[in-house]
Amino acid sequence: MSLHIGAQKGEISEKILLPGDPLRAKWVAENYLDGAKQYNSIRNMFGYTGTYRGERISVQGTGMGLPSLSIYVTELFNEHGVESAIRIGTCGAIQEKTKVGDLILAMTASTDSNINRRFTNGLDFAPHADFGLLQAAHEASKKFDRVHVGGVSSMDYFYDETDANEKLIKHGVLALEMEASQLYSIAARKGKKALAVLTVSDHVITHEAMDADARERTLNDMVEVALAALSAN
Ligand SMILES: O=P(O)(O)O[C@H]1O[C@H](CO)[C@@H](O)[C@H]1O
Ligand SMILES: O=c1cc[nH]c(=O)[nH]1
Repeated sequence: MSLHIGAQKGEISEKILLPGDPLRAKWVAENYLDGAKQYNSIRNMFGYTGTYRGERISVQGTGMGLPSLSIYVTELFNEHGVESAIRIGTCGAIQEKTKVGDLILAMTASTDSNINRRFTNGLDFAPHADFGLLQAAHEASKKFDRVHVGGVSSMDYFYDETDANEKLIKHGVLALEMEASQLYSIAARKGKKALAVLTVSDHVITHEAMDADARERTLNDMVEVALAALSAN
């Protein structure tokens, strides 16, 4: 058991899915994992382990924002033996070509947060996905029409009132979310594998948003791709 995760030794698989929303963790456990057992309810940040096609897989909520994710991911890597972690999250598109309902495989995750510079003495570090997980996710996503592989940016602000988006659009960043950069950075420091598979839930520039049907269908696609990538690695 660690400070924020009430699992006993061995209760968490070395392969894990990481949604921001703890209720998405519950939904994944109920719909994708056989024999899922809940191992965490501290702060209602639910975590479960079950089997997917015969293999043990866990799913753990991480909360919103880089600091919250960093707490859960650090404990999972340091104290619960996790080796491969895939974030399954929503994001807001910022390019014309990224549409609501699309899937994004985040090859890199920039950030406006200062959180990494504490570890690098101010140097820039380029947080990136594990190539094996990315390749497997790309393979698994080929059956879906609208998939992008590229950079996202993990932002401190959800309601950003600055001109940051314009600069990110110019650099080809596909979408905004709030955690992947920290997942990739912690994984790099600890020699673990990480990836973020994201569903575009809204468009930050056009304000288009997903309806309930689309949300369910595309969240299913995202989970299917992430589970296939975890199984292959
Ligand atoms: O859907 P999740 O995984 O929570 O991810 C996105 O949604 C939240 C904001 O609404 C942030 O956590 C952002 O990264
Ligand atoms: O962080 C996020 C997540 C979804 N949509 C956004 O605009 N931002």
